[in-house]
Amino acid sequence: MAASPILIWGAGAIGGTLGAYWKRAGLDVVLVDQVAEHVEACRTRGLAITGPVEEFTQVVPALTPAEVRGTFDIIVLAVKAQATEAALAQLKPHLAADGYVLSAQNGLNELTIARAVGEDRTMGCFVNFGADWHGPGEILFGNRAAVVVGEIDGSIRERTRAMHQRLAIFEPNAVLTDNIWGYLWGKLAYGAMLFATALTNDSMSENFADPRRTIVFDRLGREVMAVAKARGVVPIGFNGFDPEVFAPGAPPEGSAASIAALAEFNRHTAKTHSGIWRDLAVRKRKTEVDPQIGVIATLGAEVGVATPAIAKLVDLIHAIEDGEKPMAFSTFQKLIDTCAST
Ligand SMILES: NC(=O)C1=CN([C@@H]2O[C@H](COP(=O)(O)OP(=O)(O)OC[C@H]3O[C@@H](n4cnc5c(N)ncnc54)[C@H](OP(=O)(O)O)[C@@H]3O)[C@@H](O)[C@H]2O)C=CC1
Ligand SMILES: CC(C)(CO)C(=O)C(=O)O
Repeated sequence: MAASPILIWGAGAIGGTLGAYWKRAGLDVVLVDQVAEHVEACRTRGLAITGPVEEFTQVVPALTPAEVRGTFDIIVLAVKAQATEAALAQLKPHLAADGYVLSAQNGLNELTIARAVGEDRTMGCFVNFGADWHGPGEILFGNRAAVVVGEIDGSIRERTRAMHQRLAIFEPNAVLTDNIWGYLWGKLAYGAMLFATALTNDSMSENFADPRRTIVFDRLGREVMAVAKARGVVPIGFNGFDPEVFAPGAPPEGSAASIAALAEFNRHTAKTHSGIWRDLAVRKRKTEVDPQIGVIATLGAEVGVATPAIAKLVDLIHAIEDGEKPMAFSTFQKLIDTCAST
């Protein structure tokens, strides 16, 4: 057990769910969030976790960033990727000299965190469970899924094992890995597909099950895996996503089976749409597209791998964010056209 409370910086869908489970299990946890009404709800009437996995309400100590005092051994970062740098600037003075930040986010945030606080004060994490923030003190926990922890240098230390045990309180099948980058790149490939599902209002499962869209999911998976392989990453699969079938030269039957498995996996969640869709359709705000997906094109260019489908997808998401294109199949069709012609 850490000597100081664990801070969870960003107490929305992911951070809030984790915090409620940890607090219920007796861990010393403090949530930090910039939404003052949410902070007030969590520390007074409690954080209500709803949905098919489990329903309970848990009071959790919570602060706004301005209220945080002192230093902490463990800070779990769970803001959207585009908020990472600003959150790091706020939390850095509160991180103990021998403490660390754990990224419970999508994308390669560990690179940004390591630049800000140092490689040794950064721990990697991959989360694939589904949750939605519904309002102050209200989170839908839609489905259980993979949770993985590992050091960014591949070592396994006492602190990594201790964090793995904490994560197992939340997800009994949590994995301790020496290849966290393999999981993070796998999620980047799946994440690119999730961005494509957000081009329409159809559910994730409906998207993956539509044969007209298979060409897009196949191409996105292959582009990300080609970049990963060229960068020496050995990607790892999870929850229906099989990286090997998207590897350069792999036959189409394998990727079709993995896309069907993703349709099946997502048929069983109360979180029917991705967080990206929720940002666009419900929250009406910008998505994580640049730090999460745009970065793949940049990393691909560095190793000579072209990523035309990724580039088109980024453009289409920007067009929706800017109100220039609808969330509709006509927008998805533009990506199909790019994949068919390149
Ligand atoms: N939701 C899901 O099912 C999954 C999400 N992820 C990933 O997890 C990460 C977190 O996503 P999610 O939990 O859904 O996001 P949410 O928007 O639900 O939660 C993030 C919270 O952090 C707050 N916040 C933003 N900046 C700061 C700051 N500087 N200091 C304190 N609080 C801040 C946000 O406030 P505000 O709303 O005002 O910005 C919000 O309340 C993302 O990278 C996402 O892609 C991964 C797997 C599944
Ligand atoms: C769909 C999900 C929950 C992964 O399973 C996700 O990562 C997201 O909503 O962005």
